[in-house]
Amino acid sequence: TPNSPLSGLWRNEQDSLMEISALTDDGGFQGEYLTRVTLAGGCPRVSPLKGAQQQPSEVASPTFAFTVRWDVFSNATTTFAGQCFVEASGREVLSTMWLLREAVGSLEEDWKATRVGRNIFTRKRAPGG
Ligand SMILES: O=C1C=CC(=NNc2ccccc2C(=O)O)C=C1
Repeated sequence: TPNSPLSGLWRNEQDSLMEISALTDDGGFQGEYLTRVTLAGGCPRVSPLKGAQQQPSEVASPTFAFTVRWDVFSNATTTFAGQCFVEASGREVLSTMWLLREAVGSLEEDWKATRVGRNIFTRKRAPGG
């Protein structure tokens, strides 16, 4: 929808796919994440995501954050925080950093449970789109 740069289908460098819904009035959104990454060697599955973004009607290049609850078997979640940029070419880019939290067996192992990284999403065009 024109009022929300995040709505639609996105792809990242790992070729995962993310479908974001239309925005609600308070900047909320939900969606589905089809990961190409599997920690436990499982098959790629769709995981739910929920997030919030600044209103594109109020700011250019809105910031956003969302959390993906991965498949229960990996007992992990990843939260992405980032900003939507439109390049001079018109290409839209979601530039994010993420925190991946995996379950560990005890508090003593908590120190190694969270990873951080950067991730870029670009809109996935339908063929000829
Ligand atoms: O079961 C699991 C657990 C973790 C996962 N992390 N994916 C990510 C973490 C950071 C950035 C991109 C991705 C991705 O899947 O594209 C995926 C499936």
